[in-house]
Amino acid sequence: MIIEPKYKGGILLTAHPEGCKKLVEKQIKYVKNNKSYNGAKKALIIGASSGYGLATRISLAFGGSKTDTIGISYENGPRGKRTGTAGWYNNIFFKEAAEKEGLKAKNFVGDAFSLEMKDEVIKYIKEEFGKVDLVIYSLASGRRKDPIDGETYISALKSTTGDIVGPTVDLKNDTLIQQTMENATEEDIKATVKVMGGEDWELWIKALLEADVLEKGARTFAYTYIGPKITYGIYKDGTIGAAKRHLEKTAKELNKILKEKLSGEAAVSSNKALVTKASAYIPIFPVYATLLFKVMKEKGTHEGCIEQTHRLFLDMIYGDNPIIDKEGRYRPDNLEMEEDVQDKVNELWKQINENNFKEISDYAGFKKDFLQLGGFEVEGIDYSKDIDLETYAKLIP
Ligand SMILES: NC(=O)c1ccc[n+]([C@@H]2O[C@H](COP(=O)([O-])OP(=O)(O)OC[C@H]3O[C@@H](n4cnc5c(N)ncnc54)[C@H](O)[C@@H]3O)[C@@H](O)[C@H]2O)c1
Repeated sequence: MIIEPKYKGGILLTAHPEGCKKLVEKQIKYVKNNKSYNGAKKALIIGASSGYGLATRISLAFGGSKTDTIGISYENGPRGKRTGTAGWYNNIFFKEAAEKEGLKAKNFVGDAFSLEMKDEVIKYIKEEFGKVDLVIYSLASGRRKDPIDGETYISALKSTTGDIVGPTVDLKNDTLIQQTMENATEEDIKATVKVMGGEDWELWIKALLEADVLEKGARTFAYTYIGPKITYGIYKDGTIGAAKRHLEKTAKELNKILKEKLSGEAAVSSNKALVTKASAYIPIFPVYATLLFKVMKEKGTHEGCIEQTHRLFLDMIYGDNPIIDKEGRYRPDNLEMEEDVQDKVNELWKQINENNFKEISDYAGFKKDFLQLGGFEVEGIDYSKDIDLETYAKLIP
């Protein structure tokens, strides 16, 4: 079958296995050609199949530490005419490359929020993998079934300060349109905190501690976004911001526990705004990203997932130059937050309209990143070639 990108709003519905493979290889090549660090021996990455989680796994395994990894994700393989998700293929190709170098790379595909998944992973660590010295929490999800009360919570990307009208990109028609981010109800806020807050991270760390599968000195990090003032309405002061505040509170609590029990550490890392499956879906956010990319590319400070994540581990988590703010958050987003960068973004934000957005923003770069989430627009791939999905369906992640 010929696989083409199909998308609805900010969601990509198809994935190209050969393109995904090439992009995983590209990330591996980037870290191999970069400076290395002495990092974790054995890591568990929750949300490992795309975006920041995948970049984390690649940096750890191929960036000099030769870390054995367990990756958890929620993805689908090809079935009938459905191509399967990009993360499904990323899992397969990461594992293939890691095993070629003699590393352990185990994939668990299923619901990380469930108690069953926690039990399965712990059993595997005990019986085959060995104690873990790093746990990364990089989940982004729209829903969560709470394993304790059995209720399913649906997160909402809404404002808490009244309806917000702003520009966004229509990726299908390559136009700039106006979008409204609605004001949240109390229910929306509660549900978003349930899904994207720290509750599940805490359940994971407590379960791992109780099962005695964390190494002495074990560290855990969860990813967050803070962003500049211009995005506060849609992010920091929105439902997602409420969830991230809960995540930060959880980090402080987990830090106390890990310090006391294992001389370990728990913290959040505030990462740069990038195009991922999760962020492309946030209303209005894409326009901020297109302007940010333009300014950072011109300044020469733009980073993608792998560059940002590798720097986080190399310089900060396992390096001598950590940037940690007064709240104890790691700040690899320092380059995004530079004053001159934000001044220019603000200036462009005032000017942007449907006639000039392709010139004054990096819309082309943003769209390419978006299509590459599904393995499209990758150099060297012949997209007119027939892909036999049956062959890919036989591969086990
Ligand atoms: N993209 C950005 O601009 C940005 C910036 C800063 C921080 N972050 C944060 O980084 C983290 C990761 O986000 P991302 O942007 O890399 O998103 P992503 O969509 O690329 O990755 C999300 C991961 O979570 C997994 N997942 C989702 N639901 C699951 C479930 N029920 N069980 C198991 N796995 C599940 C997916 O399979 C995938 O591996 C999030 O906390 C996000 O807020 C993102």
